[in-house]
Amino acid sequence: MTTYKQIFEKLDSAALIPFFVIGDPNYDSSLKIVKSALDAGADILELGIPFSDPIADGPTIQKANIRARKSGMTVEKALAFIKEVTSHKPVPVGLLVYYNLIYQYGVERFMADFKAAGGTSVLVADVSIDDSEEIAGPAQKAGLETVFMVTPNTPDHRMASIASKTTGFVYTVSTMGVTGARTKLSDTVASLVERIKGVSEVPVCVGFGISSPEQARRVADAGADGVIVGSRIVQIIEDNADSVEDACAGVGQFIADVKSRLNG
Ligand SMILES: O=P(O)(O)OC[C@@H](O)[C@@H](O)c1c[nH]c2ccccc12
Repeated sequence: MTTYKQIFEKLDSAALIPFFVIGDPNYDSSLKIVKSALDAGADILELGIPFSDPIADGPTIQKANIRARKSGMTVEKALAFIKEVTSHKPVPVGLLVYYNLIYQYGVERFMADFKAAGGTSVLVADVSIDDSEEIAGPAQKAGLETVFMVTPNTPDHRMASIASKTTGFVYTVSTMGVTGARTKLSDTVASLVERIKGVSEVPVCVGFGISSPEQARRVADAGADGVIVGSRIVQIIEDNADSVEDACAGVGQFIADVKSRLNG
């Protein structure tokens, strides 16, 4: 397994972390698309298991969840998918999941099976830090890293407590609201990263609303260790629904563009 720390230490710039809904638009196409992102230079993957009620997600990712579920994705198939990805390339995989799915599966069993598939960390979108033990305990027992979220309205004392429970990276939500591409990056990103860095040594990755190479670069310049891009990439998949080759090319080109802006 490759850990986040190994990646962050190796890179001169911020890590590029694309997000995909597993099985969007179907298992085989999704696998090809994710592989093309890796081949184009993605450093870490954030993969989401499709869910019927993704409450933290805006329309673009909601639609991806619907496509993937329609094609027959299940938790078991998602785990098989992760195993295929990590066998293609030893890349850290952070999972994005809603609690109901892992509760149904059995939390401890899920963590063990995700780890066996080559997984690195689990972020449960709808479990707050107050209930974090339900996740952190079983995750650490399975040998997984923990990722928790902070938002622009998280007070300092809470930020320190969130960071202390985090072993992987703090997921910094750049702006209030749901996931979705935005034309303007929130002005508060830099101060938010600075606030977390002030209370903890744990790596900081920023997501929500980052949709262009330029925005990614600004987040990196603000001191982030990683930049997470979801909806912008998921939109490329939707726009190329007729051709998986075009979707792979489009996603690969976007990843390469962001990478070169981060490096140059
Ligand atoms: O889509 P955006 O705005 O680029 O944001 C990243 C986001 O997609 C990804 O990290 C994510 C998808 N679903 C989530 C639910 C909660 C937290 C984070 C996520």
